[in-house]
Amino acid sequence: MGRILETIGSPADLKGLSLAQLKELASEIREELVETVAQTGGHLGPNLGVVELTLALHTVLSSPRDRIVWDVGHQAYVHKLLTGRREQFRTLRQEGGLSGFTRRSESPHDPFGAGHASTAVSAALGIALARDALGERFAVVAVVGDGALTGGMAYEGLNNAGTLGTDLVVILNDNEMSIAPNVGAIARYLTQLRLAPGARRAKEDVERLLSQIPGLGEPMLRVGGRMKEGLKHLLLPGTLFEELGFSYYGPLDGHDIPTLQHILRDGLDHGGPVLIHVVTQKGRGYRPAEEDPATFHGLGPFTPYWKAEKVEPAAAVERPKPPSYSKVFATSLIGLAHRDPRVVAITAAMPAGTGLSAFQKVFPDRCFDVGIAEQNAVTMAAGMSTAGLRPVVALYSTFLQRGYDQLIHDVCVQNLPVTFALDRAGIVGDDGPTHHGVFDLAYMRCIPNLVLMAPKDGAELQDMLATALSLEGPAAVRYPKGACPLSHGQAFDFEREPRILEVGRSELLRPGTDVAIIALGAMVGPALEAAGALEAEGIQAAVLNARFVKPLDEGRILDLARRTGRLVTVEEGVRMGGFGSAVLELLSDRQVAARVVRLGVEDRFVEHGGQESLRAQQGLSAEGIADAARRLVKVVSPAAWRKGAENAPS
Ligand SMILES: Cc1ncc(C[n+]2csc(CCOP(=O)(O)OP(=O)(O)O)c2C)c(N)n1
Ligand SMILES: CC(=O)[C@@H](O)[C@H](O)COP(=O)(O)O
Ligand SMILES: [Mg+2]
Repeated sequence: MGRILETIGSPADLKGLSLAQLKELASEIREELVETVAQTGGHLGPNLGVVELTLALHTVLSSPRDRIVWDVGHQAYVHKLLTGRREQFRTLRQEGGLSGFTRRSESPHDPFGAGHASTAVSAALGIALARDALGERFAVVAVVGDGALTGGMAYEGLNNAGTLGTDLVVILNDNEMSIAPNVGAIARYLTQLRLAPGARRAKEDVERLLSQIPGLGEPMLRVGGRMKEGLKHLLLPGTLFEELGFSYYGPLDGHDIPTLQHILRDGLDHGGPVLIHVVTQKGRGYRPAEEDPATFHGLGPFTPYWKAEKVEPAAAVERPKPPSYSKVFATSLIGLAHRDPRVVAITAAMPAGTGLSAFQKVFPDRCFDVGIAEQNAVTMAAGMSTAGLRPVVALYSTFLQRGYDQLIHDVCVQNLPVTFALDRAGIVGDDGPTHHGVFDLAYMRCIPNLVLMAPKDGAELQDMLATALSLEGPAAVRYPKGACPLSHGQAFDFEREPRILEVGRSELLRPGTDVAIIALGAMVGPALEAAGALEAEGIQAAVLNARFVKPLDEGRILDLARRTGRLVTVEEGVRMGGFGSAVLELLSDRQVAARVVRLGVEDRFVEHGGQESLRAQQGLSAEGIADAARRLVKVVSPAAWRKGAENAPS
């Protein structure tokens, strides 16, 4: 760790540093970012880009009294390093360690937590209004990326702030990138602003000139402010932000600390809603990240190039590598789109993560990146489906939460044939509670008309996608982050012909008389493993691959309940209201008595950490499932059960 960085315990320690020292500190921070993220994985590029901006903010403001609200929060690593979290920094995104996002519980310097995009302006506005209402005095600054500015909520905040007129600084961190290159008309507009800094300066020069004309210019600029606005508009159109009621500064070089400090002080002195447009370079200072900002937006552990040695490729032991669910999804969709020209794909700023960049290459005109605009994605798909297309909306499960009303109101009420491909469903690991896709089963299974499925492996994902596209109403397929399970030694068959599944039909994978394990999606593999272990102990466990959460395979589930009297349901989602709840409701509605243990995510937010470890903590592992089934078979009294577990059989 760098010499100056070691001396920074809080932002106050920055105040006495000279510009030369701040520059030195910036390069020490960059080194620390690369060294740490190389070990932990994380959002490297966004943070390398905001080093100078963060230093400028913390040298001008007095955090935590002054509030800095980072949009998404994935670019707050530098802020963490400067606000008393330097010593824990290497625990970033590790279980029990620092979060990869801002969190109120982590530090008083994080006034607002995040993880999802486009919330900062609204949150900062709320903080500013509370300040005014309580008669307090402090600065409030929201830092919003150009990608986040594609999200509708950002405009709702700007629209509101611009009329309320309270003191609020919004810093627009424009690096021309979302995760992928930024999209949309606003991105194009920001490019125009960036390309015309001379013109904007000219406008300010005119004002200055006018103010110097004795007796004439000054009154012209003063008349209720209106004449000044009018004159300015004659010379140059106002920026969009000015029209929204903000004073606009920029575009500025976001790596020039003195300029940033100067303009930030100016903006704070100016008062009212102020927008400072800074231009930064994503990945700045680490060559591979500068050259490939999309890959370095967020990545797993890697070897920094200065440490990479030339290694001879290992003697080729050809072992098939399991593909990710995202890759299987995209490849299947390409196949289906070749056959059906009505099939189109929609992503909300996640072409790489969802796998859709592969689809985009094959069908550039049939792939739509709408920006961070999940609501638009869902309703646009609904519109497309009314006019003859078969849209597939590929979203991360957690981000569909943004489009919930659109899912109900625009798609399901009208029973429209829109397919939802929900990636990252279940526990995602190191991104933590804002990103785990654990709510979708509960929030979707209560919506009429929607068919809801989860595949046990890649082949079933292929089948479910084909099935969804064959339906005349809405369907969702949810699958986890990571690789598909592969039968030992077998390569995944991308060319396989997908089968249309019978809607609402499960798959009995293993018979058994003592207990039935009814597993969903990625939990089927561990359930089979558990049944194998139980057999060695003389317990015969049936395993049912549920396939459908909605409609449920009622006949089979009731049959297993009657035969065994003991059910274990397993799902990678919240227990409350999820798949297991559906099974319980079925038993209750049909008055079939059985002991049921539901394995799933408990009623608390799951922290960040390793995916497998977090799953195991919720009992979502072969051992956890076997343990639940074993105790259900062996323990007769619910009281005895309660002594050993929270999940007493009901
Ligand atoms: C609602 C929502 N959708 C998608 C994402 C995934 N996501 C995280 S960061 C990001 C890009 C943000 O771009 P920008 O705001 O410009 O920040 P930068 O990384 O460029 O600094 C996206 C799409 C998210 N966090 N929240
Ligand atoms: C910050 C954010 O929301 C994304 O960058 C997210 O971290 C991506 O997750 P994956 O790495 O699973 O694509
Ligand atoms: Mg950006």
